[in-house]
Amino acid sequence: METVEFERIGIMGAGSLGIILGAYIAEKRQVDLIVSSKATADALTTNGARVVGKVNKTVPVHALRAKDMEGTYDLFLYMVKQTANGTAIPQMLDHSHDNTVVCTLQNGLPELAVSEAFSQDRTVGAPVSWGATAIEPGVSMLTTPINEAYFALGSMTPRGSKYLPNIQAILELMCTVHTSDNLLSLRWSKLVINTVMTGTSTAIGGSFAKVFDNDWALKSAAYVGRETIEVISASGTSMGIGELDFSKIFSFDSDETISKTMKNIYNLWNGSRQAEASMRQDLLKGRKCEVDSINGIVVDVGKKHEVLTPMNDLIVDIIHAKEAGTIPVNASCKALFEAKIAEIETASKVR
Ligand SMILES: NC(=O)C1=CN([C@@H]2O[C@H](COP(=O)(O)OP(=O)(O)OC[C@H]3O[C@@H](n4cnc5c(N)ncnc54)[C@H](OP(=O)(O)O)[C@@H]3O)[C@@H](O)[C@H]2O)C=CC1
Ligand SMILES: CC(C)(CO)C(=O)C(=O)O
Repeated sequence: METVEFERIGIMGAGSLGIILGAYIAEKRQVDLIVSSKATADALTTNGARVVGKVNKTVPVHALRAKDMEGTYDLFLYMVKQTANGTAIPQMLDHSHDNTVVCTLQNGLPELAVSEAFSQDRTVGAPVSWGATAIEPGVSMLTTPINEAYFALGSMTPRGSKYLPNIQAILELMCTVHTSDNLLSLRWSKLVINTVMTGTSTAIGGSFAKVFDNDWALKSAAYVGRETIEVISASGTSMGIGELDFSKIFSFDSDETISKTMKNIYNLWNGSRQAEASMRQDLLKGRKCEVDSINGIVVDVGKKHEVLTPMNDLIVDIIHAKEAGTIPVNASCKALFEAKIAEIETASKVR
């Protein structure tokens, strides 16, 4: 199969994730870390990319602001929040040539916006399994053990698959990469993780640990997952045969089976219990977050296919209220979750 080499690589967005991936790549080859603010560019240039948490390393890097980019890049590893797509995608386009490829590592279904600018053949997706928390400009905490971290990689079209081997080799400078010819299935699998863990922990106002340490929160997370699976199934998306059978994990219909699902959630993600979800990190900084691209997608697709999504609806409403400042960011909203659980259980007779 024809493969494509990438000489000039830019990490577009060197925040929580980009600092860490940038540090691993820069140890071995050329990569530019592209950010928005002067403070971040200066910190990275002066101190290097600093990784703390599950791994400790500091690596000298070449960093710059997006507005200072020159020439064109062969590959962008795209790690800006979807809320900044309106600025960042045109900036990448201004520094692209006809064969530039964008690999988006964002959450949600981000290929839609990227491919509108770059074409489907030149858009590749790599959902990220690991968590990271920005500590200060240039410093990020890896919250997933490195031996559990992986990327899932796929192209939007069969023609785009020629880019995968070399992108895989670049991402493998950090950790395992699983490839698949069903990117949509990879995306929805990651959306299950995000709706369950990112959405629930952000809505209850804490790290992943707060979900594991409260039965009502863990139960809410189980309902979020079941709704997400029902929406995926109604939309006709095949989940493929991955390592984790989410359809099985999140299907329950009795007290006994929901307890199993709750235990599974704990066993799967307790290793990342210190993770502060990326949406929560935005709320803590007083920013809007990606909820409309995460739990909001489940709500929208659910409406289209007439699947009820009461727990995802609640999470979207709470997170929007936290963005607007009408609910404090750290509030647990326990009473709202308990009322929703009671409502769902009355309706479905799950007790
Ligand atoms: N954090 C996590 O644990 C995970 C996050 N994700 C996803 O990855 C994506 C990135 O998340 P995360 O790393 O947390 O995000 P952060 O908010 O921590 O970092 C975003 C980075 O993008 C930079 N940026 C903003 N606008 C531009 C622009 N126009 N041009 C160039 N750079 C820009 C910011 O620069 P500056 O620093 O100067 O403001 C910052 O460095 C999101 O879609 C998220 O959902 C996926 C898995 C895990
Ligand atoms: C769940 C996690 C931490 C990745 O595993 C993530 O994607 C996020 O918080 O946005």
